[in-house]
Amino acid sequence: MRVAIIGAAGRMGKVLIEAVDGTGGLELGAAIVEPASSLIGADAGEMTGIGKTGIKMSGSLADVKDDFDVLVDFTFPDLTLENAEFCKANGKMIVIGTTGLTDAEKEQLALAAEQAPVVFAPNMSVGVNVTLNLLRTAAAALGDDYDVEIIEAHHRHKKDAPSGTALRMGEVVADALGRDLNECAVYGREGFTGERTRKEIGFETIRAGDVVGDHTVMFATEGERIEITHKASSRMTFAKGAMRAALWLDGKPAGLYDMQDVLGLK
Ligand SMILES: NC(=O)C1=CN([C@@H]2O[C@H](COP(=O)(O)OP(=O)(O)OC[C@H]3O[C@@H](n4cnc5c(N)ncnc54)[C@H](OP(=O)(O)O)[C@@H]3O)[C@@H](O)[C@H]2O)C=CC1
Ligand SMILES: O=C(O)C1=N[C@H](C(=O)O)C[C@H](O)C1
Repeated sequence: MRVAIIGAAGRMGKVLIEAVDGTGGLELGAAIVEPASSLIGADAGEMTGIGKTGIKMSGSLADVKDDFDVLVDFTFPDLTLENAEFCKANGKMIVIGTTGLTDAEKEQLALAAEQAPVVFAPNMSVGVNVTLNLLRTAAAALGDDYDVEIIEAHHRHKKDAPSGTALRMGEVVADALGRDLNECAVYGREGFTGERTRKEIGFETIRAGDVVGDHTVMFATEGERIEITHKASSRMTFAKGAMRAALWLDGKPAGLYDMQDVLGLK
């Protein structure tokens, strides 16, 4: 299967190129960078440090249309939606790791997925996806007696908050507790907030240095608390998950899938 990486010069893009190189059954077909990038024409492998791949970086997805079967997209919401439309129109599969999409943008993506096979997940690591199942079990067993707080930390360059993973964790916990996250989420408290309401789910965000991605969900009541934590120490964990998703998509009908589908965790 030939893979195209868009956002190839980004933090994830570079690691994704390395991951394609190390995955049997996948080969790099194209690498796309920002249209004004000085890297256009440079070898994708040489940019990442894995050596010459023979794939020259392009500034346009349309220009490499015939060079790939599956697009891997870890970029930003507007571009991801454009790319999903492109994949729909051109019979391509797409793996999407981009976070920060609004509900309306997610609906737009779901529409595109009616005509293209799409894996869309805010976190492609096996560890986080197993953690989601642990959270579902913990929340269902602990019930409303335990306050839920979600704390996440990421590097100083991250643009969206809370992280897509933190929000997904909140959705899973809310669902297990019979709540709607849109109604019970409280983001970054400040000032004279009054006492905590029993059913709120709080989110706290840290942005600092080079943190790859830490997530903790705290369940606390009188007398005890449980903290379930996942810490990513390398972006390669996300990239390997994206490769699994690309291989898994081969031959799948159009539809919107997530990493729980890919990993058989549903
Ligand atoms: N699902 C998961 O497992 C994970 C998801 N993510 C998500 O992935 C996304 C990207 O993260 P990260 O790699 O850190 O971000 P970066 O900003 O490092 O990467 C995005 C890249 O896209 C490039 N770009 C901008 N416009 C275009 C264009 N038109 N065509 C091609 N490339 C373009 C940017 O170039 P320039 O900088 O020159 O504008 C940049 O290099 C985020 O939403 C993040 O939350 C991250 C890690 C794991
Ligand atoms: O931007 C990042 O870096 C990450 N983003 C994802 C998110 O928003 O959840 C996943 C990971 O934690 C790294």
